[in-house]
Amino acid sequence: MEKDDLLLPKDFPKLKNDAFLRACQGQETPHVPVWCMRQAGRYLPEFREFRAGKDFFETCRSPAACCELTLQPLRRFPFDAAIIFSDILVIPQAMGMDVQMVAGKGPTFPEPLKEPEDLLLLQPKVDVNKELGYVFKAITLTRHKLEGKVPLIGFTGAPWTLMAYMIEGGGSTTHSKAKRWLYRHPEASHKLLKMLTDVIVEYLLGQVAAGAQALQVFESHAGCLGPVEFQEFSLPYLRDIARKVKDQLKESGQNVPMIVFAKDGHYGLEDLSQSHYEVVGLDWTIDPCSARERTGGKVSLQGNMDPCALYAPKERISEIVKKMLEGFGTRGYIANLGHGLYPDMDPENVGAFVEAVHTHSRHLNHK
Ligand SMILES: Cc1c2[nH]c(c1CCC(=O)O)Cc1[nH]c(c(CCC(=O)O)c1C)Cc1[nH]c(c(CCC(=O)O)c1C)Cc1[nH]c(c(C)c1CCC(=O)O)C2
Repeated sequence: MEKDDLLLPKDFPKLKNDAFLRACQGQETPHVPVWCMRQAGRYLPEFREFRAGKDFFETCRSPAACCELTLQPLRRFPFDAAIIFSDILVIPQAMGMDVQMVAGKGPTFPEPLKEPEDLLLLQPKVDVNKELGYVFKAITLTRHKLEGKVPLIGFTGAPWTLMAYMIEGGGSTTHSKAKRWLYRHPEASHKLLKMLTDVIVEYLLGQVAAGAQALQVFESHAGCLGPVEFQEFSLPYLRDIARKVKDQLKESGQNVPMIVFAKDGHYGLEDLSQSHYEVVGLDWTIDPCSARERTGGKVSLQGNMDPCALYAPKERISEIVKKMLEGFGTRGYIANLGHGLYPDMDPENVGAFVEAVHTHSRHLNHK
């Protein structure tokens, strides 16, 4: 056994930069904190080199590899938070489904769920420590190795997004197979969403016990639902997750900020701002000022520069960031992209984005 495997989730190094955690709680910060979705990813040559020839989910199962990949972007850029390298699809795996990462195609389930009877094939009670303990170990190790530089974010996929993958068997433009279940098998859909919610709650609590200092819930497929379906099949479960996680944490006197990111779900913005999450993440299709108005100062906001703006020259990135900061204001705000970084993006421009957030927000704070 390696020495690192013996690290326990206690005696973590003291946190040096708490700007991200303070912004989650709506408190003042010297600068606007910034991180990027998919900051550990293929746009970094060192990431491609490290991942070369290794299976994606094997990598996810190695705490040392996850730790290294999480730390890579922080060696280059002064991000204000780290997000643990893992994937949302480890949950369907823990429930007994086979998931492969196929190069050029993305995640693939050889045997997706087809009909409600298939729910019987899923593990009815998942022991998260046994099935997902490797993620917890990765979090504990990374929290130690971060040396208190910035806080560590844990994450999960939301029930509807995971359900969509489990039925589609991979990426999809229409999500028509998964949506077919919502219209044709609403009861079985709720049963599956409930099963996922139960695992997710335990999984997030395990991440906090292991050392996660904030939690993000990715509802990446909110956009293919309409407002009515969102109200029935997404929102109640998102609320349940936050409420249950918070209730449990409160019992042990802990307070860990939670972020909900429902991509393309702007119709749900008012509801999302009243769903027990401290932070609502936004994609780039919402204007900062109207997002503030619609959430009425109830929550902190995170987002939302179009990732493709990183293809612009650095001066233009700086202007776009300045406008975004003026729109959101510098309080209760975490700068990020409206979705993840793409593999062909130039790391230098990511650096320019981070620098522009820090510089312009310090300036705005002193006006
Ligand atoms: C939908 C989703 C997935 N995974 C995730 C989501 C939700 C966020 C979103 O909406 O994008 C979440 C995720 N996946 C990954 C992270 C790590 C942390 C980080 O953001 O840096 C996070 C937070 C690593 C990863 N997960 C994946 C990569 C790239 C593949 C690789 O490293 O080989 C990374 C860095 C693979 C993955 N995993 C998934 C997809 C669609 C892909 C891309 C497949 C492709 O483009 O070929 C499922």
